Amino acid sequence: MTATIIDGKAHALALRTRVAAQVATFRAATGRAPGLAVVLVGEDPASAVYVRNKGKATRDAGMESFEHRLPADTTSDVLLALVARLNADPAVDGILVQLPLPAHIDAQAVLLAIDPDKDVDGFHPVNAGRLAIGAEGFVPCTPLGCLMLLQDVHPHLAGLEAVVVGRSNIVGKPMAQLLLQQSCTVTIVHSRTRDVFGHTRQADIVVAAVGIPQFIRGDWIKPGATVIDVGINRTDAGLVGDVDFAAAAQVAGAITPVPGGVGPMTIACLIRNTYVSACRRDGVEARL
Ligand SMILES: NC(=O)C1=CN([C@@H]2O[C@H](COP(=O)(O)OP(=O)(O)OC[C@H]3O[C@@H](n4cnc5c(N)ncnc54)[C@H](OP(=O)(O)O)[C@@H]3O)[C@@H](O)[C@H]2O)C=CC1
Ligand SMILES: Nc1nc(=O)c2c([nH]1)NC[C@@H]1CN(c3ccc(C(=O)N[C@@H](CCC(=O)O)C(=O)O)cc3)C=[N+]21
Repeated sequence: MTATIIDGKAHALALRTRVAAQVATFRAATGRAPGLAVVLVGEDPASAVYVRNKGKATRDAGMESFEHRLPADTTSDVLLALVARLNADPAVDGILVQLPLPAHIDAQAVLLAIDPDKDVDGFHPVNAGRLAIGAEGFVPCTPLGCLMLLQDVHPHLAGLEAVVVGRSNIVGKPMAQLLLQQSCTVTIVHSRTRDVFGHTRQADIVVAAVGIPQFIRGDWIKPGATVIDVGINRTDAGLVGDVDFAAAAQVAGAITPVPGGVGPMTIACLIRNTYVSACRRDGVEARL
């Protein structure tokens, strides 16, 4: 069997185009553009590329991008003061503080300082809690993008066996919450799991968010299963995912590539969340 390749780039472009059309309507109705503030501390080259791409995607959607670049030795107090200013700025609908932050800054304290109703990353504990109880909030962009790709393959997710590999607060845990909300039977495996492939081999859906290049082998996948590869690993061989793509594509029913899979969806979902935030803040209905 050869898997269908899930074209994340095309899905992301379609979502961004839909959002851009709705942003035009929003601007006509309210007389203002939705705004996203992105904060980058330090000069990590990969982070700088992401921030640039986010800014471009924001402007392409007809929204305003406010970019704040701070030196690597910025203190927590200075960063918290900037967050407070962005919380109070009516032109800002979404705030994203690019992670990772330098080690001398308490990242949790910074995430906690962001107004949950501007937290388009969905990283604030209030939004994690809202997701856990099924209340309206912001869902982290990467798992939300993964869910959208999955729903395209499986219009009915209910009852499917899903295994999420990884339990981080920004990918694995919210991914598991979303799949549970869709009535999948969800298993989370992690570095202390005794038999990772014993679990993945049973799964209709495998979401890999491990951070180890090509960790998931072809024979860990059940024939016909759907594989979502969240991994972004820079190696000598270039950008690779957490799945051995060539081998898994021989077994899976559908699989996301890296690059061109989940990554572009993350940015599209950030644009979506920012539009939704602007609608909520102005009391107009979000249409997507
Ligand atoms: N495409 C995108 O938009 C994004 C991609 N990423 C990428 O996704 C990947 C995961 O990111 P993130 O969740 O932040 O990473 P973390 O490092 O925070 O989490 C990795 C998880 O994998 C688990 N793990 C590590 N080793 C093993 C093992 N041998 N067997 C089973 N589980 C293991 C860890 O377990 P434990 O908890 O026990 O340590 C942990 O839960 C990375 O490659 C990252 O670059 C991340 C964000 C966005
Ligand atoms: N506050 C915060 N929010 C984030 O959402 C966040 C973050 N910090 N820190 C870093 C991670 C990582 N992340 C990616 C976004 C897009 C691609 C992406 O577009 N990837 C392209 C390839 C890009 C390339 O070539 O590097 C692709 O997979 O096709 C990847 C990874 C968001 N993150």
